[in-house]
Amino acid sequence: MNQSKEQRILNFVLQNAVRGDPCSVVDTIDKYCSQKEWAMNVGDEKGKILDKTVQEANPSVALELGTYCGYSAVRISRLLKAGARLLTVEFNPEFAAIAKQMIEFAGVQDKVKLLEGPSEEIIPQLKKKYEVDTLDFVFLDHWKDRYTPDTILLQECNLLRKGSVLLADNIIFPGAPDFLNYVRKSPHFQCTNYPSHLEYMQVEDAMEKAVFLG
Ligand SMILES: O=C(NCc1cccc(CNc2ccc3[nH]ncc3c2)c1)c1cc(-c2ccc(F)cc2)cc(O)c1O
Ligand SMILES: [Mg+2]
Repeated sequence: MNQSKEQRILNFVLQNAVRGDPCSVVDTIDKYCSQKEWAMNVGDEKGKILDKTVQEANPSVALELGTYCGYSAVRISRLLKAGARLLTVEFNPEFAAIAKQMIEFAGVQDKVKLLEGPSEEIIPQLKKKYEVDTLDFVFLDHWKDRYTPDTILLQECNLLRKGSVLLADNIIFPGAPDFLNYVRKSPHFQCTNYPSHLEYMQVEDAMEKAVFLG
C-alpha cells in the first residue's frame, strides 16, 4: 500500500533530523516541503510570527486546533517555559498517528498532549477531563469554518481570561472571512493583522491575533 505524503514527511525527518532537537525537526520539515512536496504546515515565515506571539504570551497552558504532522506543536512547545504545556487537537487519525511520532522524535512529548477528536467535542472537556482552568494561548489552524464556532465555544466554556491570546492561520488563503468579521466586530477582542505568505509559496496570506478583553 503506497505511503501517504504525511508518512513521507515523517520518514524524511526520522532519516535527516536530529532526534531530540525540535529546531532540526522544524527545519527538516520545511526543507522537505519547500523542495519536494508542498504540505499545509504553517511554515517558517508565518512560523516566525507564531514564535513571537508565543514568546510574548509566554503561556502556561496553550491549545492548538489542527495538529496535522506536528510541525507547529513542535515549534510552539520548543518555546514553552518549564512546566508549561500544549494541548493539541487533531480529528484525522492518520495525521494524529504521524504527529505523535513527530512529537516524540523531537523530544517534546513531556510538554505536548495530543488529543484525538473534533474540537467541538474536546473543547467542552478541557476543564474537567484535562484539568484546564483558562487558556493563555490558542493557535487556530484547523478547518477554517470552525474558527468562529470554536472561538464562541471557548468563551461559552469559560476557557478564556482577560489577555488570552488567539492566533489564527490562513486569514487570506484559504481564508477565514467569517472569523475575521466576528473578532474584528466583537467588543471582546483586540485584533492585530500580520501580513505574510502561504507556506512555501509566493501567495499572499496573513495571520490574525485576537486578544480577549474579558
Ligand atoms: O485547511 C487547512 N487546514 C485544516 C485542515 C485541512 C484538512 C484536514 C484537516 C484535518 N484536521 C482537523 C480537522 C478538523 C478539526 N477539528 N478539530 C481539530 C481538527 C483537525 C485540517 C489549510 C489549508 C491550506 C491550503 C490548502 C490548499 C491550498 F491550495 C492552499 C492552502 C493551508 C493551510 O495552512 C491550512 O491550515
Ligand atoms: Mg494553516
